[in-house]
Amino acid sequence: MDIKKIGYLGPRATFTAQAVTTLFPEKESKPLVTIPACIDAVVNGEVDVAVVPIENTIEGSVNLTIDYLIHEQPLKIIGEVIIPISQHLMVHPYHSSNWKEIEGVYSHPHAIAQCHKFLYDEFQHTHFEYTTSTAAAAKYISENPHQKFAAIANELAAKEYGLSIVKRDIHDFENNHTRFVVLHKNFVELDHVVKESSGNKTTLMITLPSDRAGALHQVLSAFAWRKLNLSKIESRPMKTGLGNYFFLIDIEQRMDDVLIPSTIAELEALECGVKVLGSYPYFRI
Ligand SMILES: O=C(O)C(=O)C[C@]1(C(=O)O)C=C[C@@H](O)C=C1
Repeated sequence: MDIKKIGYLGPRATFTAQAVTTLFPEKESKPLVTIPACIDAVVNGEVDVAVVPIENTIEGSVNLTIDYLIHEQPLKIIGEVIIPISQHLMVHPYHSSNWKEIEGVYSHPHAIAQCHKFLYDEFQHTHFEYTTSTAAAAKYISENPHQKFAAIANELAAKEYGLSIVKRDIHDFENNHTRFVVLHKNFVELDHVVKESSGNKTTLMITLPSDRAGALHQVLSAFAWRKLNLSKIESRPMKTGLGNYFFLIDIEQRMDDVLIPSTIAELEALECGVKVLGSYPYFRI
């Protein structure tokens, strides 16, 4: 499948932009303001695919991505890229000598959450402002040099927006990675990527029959006795009433002719709803 244009959570120099250049270094890309805008841009044909964050080691799922895909625009996952995340504190060069006196910290909610301990220890009396991305925070700080504010963002953003990094690697846990998904209208093969894939996954959305004792146990058994290795299971609200949840399950292999189709048939026989969200290669950087 020929990808010409990629939409991503912008502005320039977000972590999502890094994910895009890692996987598609030579493709044209378009920064968009929010995750829903990236997904809508694929639906409207403005871009061929979107790359958006879906999960972080420290903070967990990016709920906006999951919910928008499930409830609003059912795009397919055609690939995944996992990149290391280093969060840095940066200020306008005017404030690099007195950065400890900053009065506000701007960043994406996920980035602020990844640095929670650091912020609690160092800036307990500072207020936090959420932005649409880490790079949006860096851009805001560069455009407001007289305010004593800092941004949490990556090295690329510091360069792009002319900020000084005053404290490096402020994320609370060392092993910090984010998974990004590549979304397309259809189930298509992701080819012409520069990296060798690290493996394959299939993602299913499963709903349980209501009020059935042991239903989740039965679902998991269907995978277990076929020795299908699951790399993730997560529940999210259906948004239809308290206690109504769906499950997202990642299987560590591609859709095949036998094992996954027979699991789906077994789950449907148990009156579960099953939807395939994608079967795709992943790339660990
Ligand atoms: O703000 C960015 O730079 C993003 O790409 C978004 C995002 C996220 O939503 O999790 C991506 C990676 C980091 O975990 C922090 C923020």
